[in-house]
Amino acid sequence: MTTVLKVRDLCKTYIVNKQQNNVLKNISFTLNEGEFVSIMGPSGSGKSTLLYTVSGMDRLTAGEVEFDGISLSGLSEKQIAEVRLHKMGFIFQQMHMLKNLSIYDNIILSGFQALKSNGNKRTRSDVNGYADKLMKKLGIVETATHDITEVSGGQLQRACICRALINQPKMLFADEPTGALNSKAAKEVMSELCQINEDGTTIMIVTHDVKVAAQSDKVMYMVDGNIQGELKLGKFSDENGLRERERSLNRWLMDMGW
Ligand SMILES: Nc1ncnc2c1ncn2[C@@H]1O[C@H](COP(=O)(O)OP(=O)(O)OP(=O)(O)O)[C@@H](O)[C@H]1O
Repeated sequence: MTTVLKVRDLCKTYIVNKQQNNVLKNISFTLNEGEFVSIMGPSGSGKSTLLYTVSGMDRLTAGEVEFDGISLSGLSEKQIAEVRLHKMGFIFQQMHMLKNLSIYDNIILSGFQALKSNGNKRTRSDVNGYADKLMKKLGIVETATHDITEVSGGQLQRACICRALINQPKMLFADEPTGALNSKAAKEVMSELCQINEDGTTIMIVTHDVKVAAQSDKVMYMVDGNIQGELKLGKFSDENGLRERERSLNRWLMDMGW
């Protein structure tokens, strides 16, 4: 198995008003290619901070993060931005879609940005073709020319997934990908994420939703900046088996103090 993400003794400290807040405390774990992991835990336990530091969105205070064999701490901001652009996809809670661009233009933007990098083999028409393919796959072709305020929450989130996938990332990071969605849209988004994972993309998400986490391969439970436990659920394949997975996850979460 190939390791995609290796995290060793990761610490993150914020200093606010001269007060030191040790948000992540010596966290270590590895993720293999094709894994789908959910991070759960109480509010303020450090889940989003973990997601941001291991993905190079935020700097670590101590420790080491190795992504696809590259140590992120040894890279400059510009080099980290390149790694993010080419190898990582992001789905955020606040979506971060640009208001003055159509859905389609939002999706292709980072695809075109990546064309400027050295060694790039894609063309503009490759990016356009891939955007069309992704939008078709996620069922949002008809929204292409719409403004981001002219689509439903579920469509917007699916557009975010297309945008995150435009550069065919090795790994997808998502912070509450279904947080703002109704249950039907959440189900659609999760089914897309499972499909993307089945196609080989490694996924790490932060979620409070047991139904969402029950569809991942494993769940890591954070308390006060530490990973308190890990539950291996195995690959999710059968919608009928979801109830049972939810039940065992709920039992485990209760043991964890959820
Ligand atoms: N940019 C920042 N500057 C200072 N402190 C921060 C920053 N980001 C997060 N924190 C602090 O780090 C701690 C963990 O926050 P984080 O958002 O990682 O928790 P979380 O587990 O994701 O919470 P939630 O479930 O509520 O989203 C909190 O005490 C928060 O105030």
